[in-house]
Amino acid sequence: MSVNTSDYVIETEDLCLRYKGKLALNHLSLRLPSGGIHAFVGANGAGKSSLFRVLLGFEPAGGGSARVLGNDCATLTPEMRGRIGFVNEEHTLPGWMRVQDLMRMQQRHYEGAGRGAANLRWNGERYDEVLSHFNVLPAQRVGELSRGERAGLNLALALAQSPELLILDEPTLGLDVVAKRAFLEALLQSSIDDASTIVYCSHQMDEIERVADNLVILERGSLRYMSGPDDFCGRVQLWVAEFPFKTPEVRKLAGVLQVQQLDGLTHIVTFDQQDGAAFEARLKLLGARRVQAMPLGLDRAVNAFLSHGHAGARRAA
Ligand SMILES: Nc1ncnc2c1ncn2[C@@H]1O[C@H](COP(=O)(O)OP(=O)(O)OP(=O)(O)O)[C@@H](O)[C@H]1O
Repeated sequence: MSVNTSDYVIETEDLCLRYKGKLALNHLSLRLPSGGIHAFVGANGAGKSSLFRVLLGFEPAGGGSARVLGNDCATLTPEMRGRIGFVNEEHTLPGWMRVQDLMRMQQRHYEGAGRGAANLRWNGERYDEVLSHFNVLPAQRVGELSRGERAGLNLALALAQSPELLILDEPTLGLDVVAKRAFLEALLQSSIDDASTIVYCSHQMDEIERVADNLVILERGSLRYMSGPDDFCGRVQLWVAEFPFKTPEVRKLAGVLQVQQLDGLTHIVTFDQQDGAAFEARLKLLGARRVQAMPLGLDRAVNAFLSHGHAGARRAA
């Protein structure tokens, strides 16, 4: 049996993936420590799902390396795969099967595999607990379930595998607020109780703000930023300035991510503007009558960060 020698649950080095001339992963180097909930964000097409496909061994890397739980993703054995749970937005489960039969089939698979592999263990209590948040009857066919119920079943099946690593690709897409809350609670509980590492991608910052320990921002297939969400928000700041005459060109000032005109005021979002007093003085020198600094929530902070990248890409094109 292979031994996990890495301290990182996921480790990529110069990872590339190309689809018909399109670079989905661009020399991506990333190290995720084990434990906690890691949220991946990025614009559409940033490479989040592509990365997950390589990590799960569904797609071979076009260059560089990718390791998961200390093992090369290109050569994952069934036992290694059994240590990784995966939930995607489509919740692809066999529609013709009854919920109870699907559960028993998965349980048998895990208990059977567990005879040869001490790491695999079916957690029936967790399955019941997660599914209790959703109105699913054991005798129902999977195809009859609502989208949210299917998401709950998929999560219950994934968490009952007690995976060391759980990868979720936009799992809450289309869920109502109640189902979403139940889903996130189950995730948090599993991260605490099972010490699972959860890797999660979403465009919904309110969820990430609630559950994530680590924020990973991808941009055009590369790692753009990684830290705790609070640290990230602490580095992004909003400045509201009133320019009584013509608004000067502030976009080019160092650290400026985004400039917007709202209700006659200039909203400037900056990143890593260490010397706030100097920045304020600069704005005043440029003609600002009043300047006010304020913190930003994760949603607006990430939005400004990503739109800065978009603008840079457009300029480069
Ligand atoms: N099968 C494919 N064939 C060709 N191009 C692909 C394929 N799958 C993905 N791509 C391209 O690779 C890039 C990365 O796609 P990916 O699905 O990984 O992005 P994403 O970050 O998950 O996006 P989203 O947030 O929109 O789901 C995109 O430019 C996409 O068009």
